[in-house]
Amino acid sequence: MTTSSMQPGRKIPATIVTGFLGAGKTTLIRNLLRNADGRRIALIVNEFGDMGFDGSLMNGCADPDCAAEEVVELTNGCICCTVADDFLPTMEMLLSRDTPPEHIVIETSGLALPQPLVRAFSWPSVKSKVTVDGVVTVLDAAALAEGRIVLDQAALDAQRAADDALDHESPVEELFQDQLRCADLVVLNKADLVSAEALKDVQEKIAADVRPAVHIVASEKGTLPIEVLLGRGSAAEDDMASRHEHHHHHDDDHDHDHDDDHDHDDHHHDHHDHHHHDDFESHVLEVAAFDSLRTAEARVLEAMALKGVLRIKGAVLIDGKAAPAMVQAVGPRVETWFAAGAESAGKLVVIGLKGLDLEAVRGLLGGVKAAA
Ligand SMILES: Nc1nc2c(ncn2[C@@H]2O[C@H](COP(=O)(O)OP(=O)(O)OP(=O)(O)O)[C@@H](O)[C@H]2O)c(=O)[nH]1
Repeated sequence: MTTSSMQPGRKIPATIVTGFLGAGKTTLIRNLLRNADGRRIALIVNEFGDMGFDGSLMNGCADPDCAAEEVVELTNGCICCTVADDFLPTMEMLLSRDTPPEHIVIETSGLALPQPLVRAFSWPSVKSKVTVDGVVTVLDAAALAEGRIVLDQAALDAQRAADDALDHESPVEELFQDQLRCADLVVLNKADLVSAEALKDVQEKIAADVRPAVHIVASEKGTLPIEVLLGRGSAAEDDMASRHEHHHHHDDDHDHDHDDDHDHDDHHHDHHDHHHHDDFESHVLEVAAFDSLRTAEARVLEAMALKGVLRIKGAVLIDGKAAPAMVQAVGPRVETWFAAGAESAGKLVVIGLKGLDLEAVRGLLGGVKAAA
């Protein structure tokens, strides 16, 4: 049926897919779209401070089974910081269509907080027409099993005990917990990379951080039945109190009031200001051709090992090869494959903690920083 979304009084469900850098959000969404079974799904994609790589991967995949009616990329910055400028107009545009989508899927940047985005669904122009169907938080089970995203709890406790200031978690840890706390469904992805015991272990640790009755499901490559991902009917926008997030305050902002005072960051319009994401930085490097795929992989792996580097992705040129090689690096894993027709070959996006050693990254990847 394609008319369900137009029944009077029925709101269009929107699923928010969140999760840390490289957890597998894009992979999960591609799988979902392939199994959409004729549903008209609109996809809104947001990336952190780069050139919208995932959007171009989505569009460029030319997958005949891809069911996305429409892919909209938000490019003004992080979705949770540009709600008013970018996200709401996009939603209004989608909703004003003669045939509005039946379902909306929103992929947030790996560094976005879901809470400000969910709150945006309470804005009058959106609230009457759309409801949050569910917040799906995708986790990298392999990274978690290695203790890469949740800092070692003992180290954290020691650090906290050593100082009475409360604000001691790393930005990565805080984001991670906020993404978990907001979840209606947690997907423990990359299950293929960990043993059953390790998976169970991670699952038990995560269970302490999610709200009651939130399901945690394992997946490989985000392959889950569409019925599991969509149709949860959580109406998260009406339930923000239980999804409370950390206060991401800055030195000049010690406002410890509750949610309602705290979310008006949306009204800062400085394009260079990543608000809660001041702790992270992202660079687009223009890189020269590598002599072989093997060299490219080795260099990227070395760059990933540099302090503060969290994610590298893009497309590079290889001597003697017509097709560019796609590069996807998360933690100690680098994936590469040749992809004819890939856009923006010769560029890598590097995302990491503020202060990462860009010179060292450039040294390894041979990159020249692309003009902004
Ligand atoms: N082994 C394995 N690799 C996976 C799985 N899911 C995703 N990957 C790989 O992990 C990398 C990151 O996947 P993406 O889907 O791009 O992750 P993302 O969360 O969209 O990444 P960002 O947009 O950078 O935050 C890619 O190289 C994927 O192929 C999985 O279940 N198993």
